[in-house]
Formats: sequence, structure tokens, C-alpha cells
Amino acid sequence: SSTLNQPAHKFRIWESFTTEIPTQEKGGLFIKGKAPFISFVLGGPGSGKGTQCEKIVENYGFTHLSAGDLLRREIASNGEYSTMILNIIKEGKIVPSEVTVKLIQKEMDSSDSLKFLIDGFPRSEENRIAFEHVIGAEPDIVLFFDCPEEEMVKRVLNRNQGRVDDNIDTIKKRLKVFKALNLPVINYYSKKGKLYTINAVGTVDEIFEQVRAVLAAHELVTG
Ligand SMILES: Nc1ncnc2c1ncn2[C@@H]1O[C@H](COP(=O)(O)OP(=O)(O)OP(=O)(O)O)[C@@H](O)[C@H]1O
Ligand SMILES: Nc1ccn([C@H]2C[C@H](O)[C@@H](COP(=O)(O)O)O2)c(=O)n1
Ligand SMILES: [Mg+2]
Repeated sequence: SSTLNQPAHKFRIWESFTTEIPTQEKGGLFIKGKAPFISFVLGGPGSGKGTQCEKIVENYGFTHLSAGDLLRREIASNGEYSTMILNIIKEGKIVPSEVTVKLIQKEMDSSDSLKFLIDGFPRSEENRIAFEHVIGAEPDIVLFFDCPEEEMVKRVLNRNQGRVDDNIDTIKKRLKVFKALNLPVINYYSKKGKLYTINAVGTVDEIFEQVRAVLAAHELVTG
């Protein structure tokens, strides 16, 4: 019954006109016989998730969905939830999963990509469960960029991208929220054998070499 209650995205119209039967199903995200490869990308604020995602996109052709970027885009659109999202981000808290998952869902549904990097998500157990229910999928792998707090604070304060949350007060709050809400998610995937911990200290290229090793082990090839 939970499948029947899912919205139309679970079954793309054009797929109903093809005689091809999907051989592998991942929730509603099956694309003519193939399910996309999903990697969640986790780590504290400023650990280098976005930087490494850019390298993965360049080298492996993943589609990069940053939950934070989607929320910032929503703020800029002056939509129904703009003020609410802005206030939550300023406070370093987590936006209700319903909002964030909907934004991710929209991007995934309008893409034919077979490789998704979902950056900065899930930030909480609530996020994780909402994704599983709405998208009907689990990640294949979870990359966790493990970085000492001191280094994360230094990086965020030097970022200079005009983000409303890149100030010492909000960073302290974000670090608390990371420990309280994100670490349980990281532990969850560790227990499931899906977690790959990357030492996020070093040059961008040194860190990317560790990422390469994980992707190679999953038979993902460059290009
Ligand atoms: N290995 C590195 N060494 C030094 N600085 C780095 C490294 N990787 C990224 N940075 C810099 O640190 C800052 C934060 O990086 P990035 O935006 O990728 O982090 P993030 O994990 O996406 O953070 P957030 O969760 O706040 O979005 C950026 O200014 C980036 O250029
Ligand atoms: N799953 C998410 C991701 C992000 N947010 C909010 C709260 C974060 O502090 C902010 C910035 O995210 P980032 O760019 O650092 O990944 O966006 C959220 O509520 N839920
Ligand atoms: Mg980021």
C-alpha cells in the first residue's frame, strides 16, 4: 500500500509505454533496466564535501545535488518556504525533511543521470527515513569526509562566499547539530557496511585519491 500511495514520480509515464521490463528496481528511480548509483556525501561544515564533489563530477560524470545549494536556491526564489529556510540556516539547524526531500526528488525526477552525488544529506535520521520513504531508495555508498573541528572552522571562516551561516556563532551551532544529528546517521551506514571514511586533511588532490580508490572499488570508471 505504501507503494500505491506514492506520487506519480514513482512511475514515469514514458516507461509505461515501453515493453522493456526494468531488471533492477530502486524505488521509482529505475530507468529502462538500470537503477542509478547513489552516493550520499557527508561530513561536518567545511570538511570539503562540495570541493570533492566538484572533482568527482569532473572525473566521473556524476550529477551533483547539494541539499544546501538547493535550499539556498529556494531562499533566492522567494517561494513559500524562503523565510523559514533562511531562519533555520542562520540558526545552523536542519530544515524539515519534507521540504528538502521534495527539492531533491524534483531534481532526481527531471534527470536521466545514472549516478547521483547527494551532498550534505541526510543530515539527520529524520532526513534519512524521509528519503527512503519518498524516493524509495537507499544509497549504494556513503562517503564521509572526516575532518577535525579546528580545521573545519578555519576553512569555513576563510570561505568568502557570502554565506549567511559562515560566521563563528553559526559555525558553533552547526558543529553541535552535526554531532547530535548527523553522527547517528553516519553510524547507521557504518553498521550497514556502506560507509567509506575519508581523511579530509591534506591537499584537495590527496583527498581525492582516497575518493578514487572507493569509486574504483565500486567499478565506477572515469569519464
Ligand atoms: N583539502 C582542503 N584544504 C584546504 N581547504 C580546503 C580543502 N578542501 C576544501 N577547502 C576549502 O574549505 C572551504 C570549505 O570547503 P567546502 O565548501 O567544499 O566544504 P563543505 O563540506 O561543502 O562545507 P559546507 O557543509 O559548509 O557546505 C572552501 O573554501 C574550500 O575551498
Ligand atoms: N539536509 C540538509 C542540508 C542542509 N541544510 C541546511 C542547514 C545547513 O547548515 C545549511 C547549509 O548546508 P551545506 O551547504 O553546509 O550542506 O543548509 C538542511 O537543513 N538539511
Ligand atoms: Mg558544501
